[in-house]
Amino acid sequence: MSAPETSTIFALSSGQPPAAIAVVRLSGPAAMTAARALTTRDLPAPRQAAFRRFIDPATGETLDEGLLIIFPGPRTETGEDMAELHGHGSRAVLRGIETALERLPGLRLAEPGEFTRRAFVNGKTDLASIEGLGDLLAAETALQRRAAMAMMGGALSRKIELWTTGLRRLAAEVEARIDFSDEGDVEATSALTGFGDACVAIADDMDADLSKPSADRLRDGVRVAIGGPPNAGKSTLFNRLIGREGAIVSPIAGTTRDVIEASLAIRGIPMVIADTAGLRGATEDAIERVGMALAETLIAGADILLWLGEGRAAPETDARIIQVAAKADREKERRDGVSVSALTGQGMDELVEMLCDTAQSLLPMPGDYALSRRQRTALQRAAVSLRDAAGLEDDILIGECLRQALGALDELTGRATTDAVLDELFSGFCIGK
Ligand SMILES: Nc1nc2c(c(=O)[nH]1)N(C=O)[C@@H](CNc1ccc(C(=O)N[C@@H](CCC(=O)O)C(=O)O)cc1)CN2
Ligand SMILES: Nc1nc2c(ncn2[C@@H]2O[C@H](COP(=O)(O)OP(=O)(O)OP(=O)(O)O)[C@@H](O)[C@H]2O)c(=O)[nH]1
Ligand SMILES: [Mg+2]
Repeated sequence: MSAPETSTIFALSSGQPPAAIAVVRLSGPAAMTAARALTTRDLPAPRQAAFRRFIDPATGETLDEGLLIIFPGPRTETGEDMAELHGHGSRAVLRGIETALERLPGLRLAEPGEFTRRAFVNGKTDLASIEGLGDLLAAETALQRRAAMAMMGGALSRKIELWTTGLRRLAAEVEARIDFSDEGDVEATSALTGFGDACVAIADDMDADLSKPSADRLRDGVRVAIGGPPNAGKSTLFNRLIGREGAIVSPIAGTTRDVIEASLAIRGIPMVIADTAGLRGATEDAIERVGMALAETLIAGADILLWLGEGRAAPETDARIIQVAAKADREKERRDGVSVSALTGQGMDELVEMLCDTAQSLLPMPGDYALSRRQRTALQRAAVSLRDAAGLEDDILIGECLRQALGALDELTGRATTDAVLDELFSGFCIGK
C-alpha cells in the first residue's frame, strides 16, 4: 500500500454552473479544518447536514449560505476525511468558494477521477467496480444503467474473487509438489486425479462469462440494417422506425445511396438503425454502385437485418434476419415475413416487437453485467492459461501457467495494474468524481 495522501483535494461534484445547487466535495487530511475555516459556528455532527454561512476566511466576507456535511474517515467513499458544501450553483459563488479553498494550506483542485482513485488506492473499491461506476455515469438507457449497477455493486468482483481463491488453492498444491519433488516418490501434479478437471472447470466458468453479450453492444447499441432491392420501401420504414423524416423517400428506384444512420432507444433498447441503398444486379450509375457496395458492407457487419427482399434472398451476413413483407396496404398476396405498411403503420407493432425481442437476445439480461474489452481480454488470457495448465505434465510449467492466470485476474481487480492503466481509466472520469 502506498503512503497516505498529504494533499487535500476539492472539486465541484455537481453539474456545471449555473445550477440551482452546487456540491463542492473535499477529501484528505485537511478536509475538516478547511470546512471549519469556510463556515460559521461549529462543525455539525458527522453525516448530518447543517445550515451554515460560507465565508471567505481571508476577508470574513459571506460568500453564500448552504448546507455543510462532514464525513470523518475512514468510513467514507475515499477512505479519507471528507466534507461537502452544498451551496448555490452560480459561477460567482463557486469561484469565491474555490478561491478561498485554494488559498488554504495543503488544498488543491482535484484531477479528473481523483476522488475515485483515492477510494481505489485506499482499498475501498476495486477496478471492476470502478469500471461499473464509469459505465453508470455514462448510462443513457435503463438497460445500460442496470448492467452498470451490477458491475458497480461488485457482481464481477465477487466472481473474480471466487476464481482467484480456486486458483490459489491449485497453485499452492503445485508449489508444494515442486518443493517436495527432491525427496523422490512424489506423484506429478498432472497425474493427480481431479487436478486437470479443476482447472478446466474454472476455465469453463470463465468462458461462460465470455460467451455472454459484451459491453460493446450495450454501449454502442445493437446494429440494425434495413436492406432490400430498390424501391422496396426501406427509407419509408426507416423514417417510421426513427419517428422522423431522416431519409429521402421517392418513387424513383435508387434514391438512397449513402448509409443513413440513427441512434435511438426503442423500448429502452439502444440501437443504431441504418438505411441502405437498394441492391440490384446491375446499374449504369457509378454512384449507385458505390452505394450498393457500402450497403453490402454494412449488412455484412450488422447484428440484425430487416430484409425487405420481395422474394429475393438476403446477401451474406452473420446478422439475424427478419423478413419484412413491405407495402402491406397495397400488396395483397401472401408473402414471407411480417406484413408491414410503413405508410399506414399497419403491422409496425408486430415488427417492432420482433426487432426488440431479437435485439434483447444480443444484450445482457437485465441485472447482469457486461464485460468491457479490457475485461474480456484479461479473462480470455486467464482461461487460456488454465487450459494450458490442465494439459501439461511438468509441475514447474503448470505452476507458471497458474501464476499467469492469477496475474490476469489481478489485472481485472486492479491488484496488479500499472499507473498507465489507472491514468487512462481515471482520465475518462469527470473532475469531482
Ligand atoms: N452528496 C453526495 N451524494 C452522493 C455522493 C457523494 O459523495 N455526496 N456519492 C459519491 O460517490 C454517491 C454515493 N456514494 C457513496 C459511497 C460511499 C459512501 C460512504 O460513506 N461509504 C462508507 C460507509 C458506508 C456505510 O455506511 O455503509 C464506507 O465505504 O466505508 C458514501 C457515498 C452518490 N451520491
Ligand atoms: N403504398 C405504400 N407505398 C409505400 C410504402 N412504403 C414505401 N412506399 C412508397 O414506395 C416508394 C419507394 O419508397 P422508399 O422508402 O423510398 O424505398 P427505398 O427502398 O428506400 O428505395 P431506394 O432508396 O431507392 O432503394 C415511395 O414512393 C414510397 O412512398 C408502403 O408501406 N405502402
Ligand atoms: Mg431509400
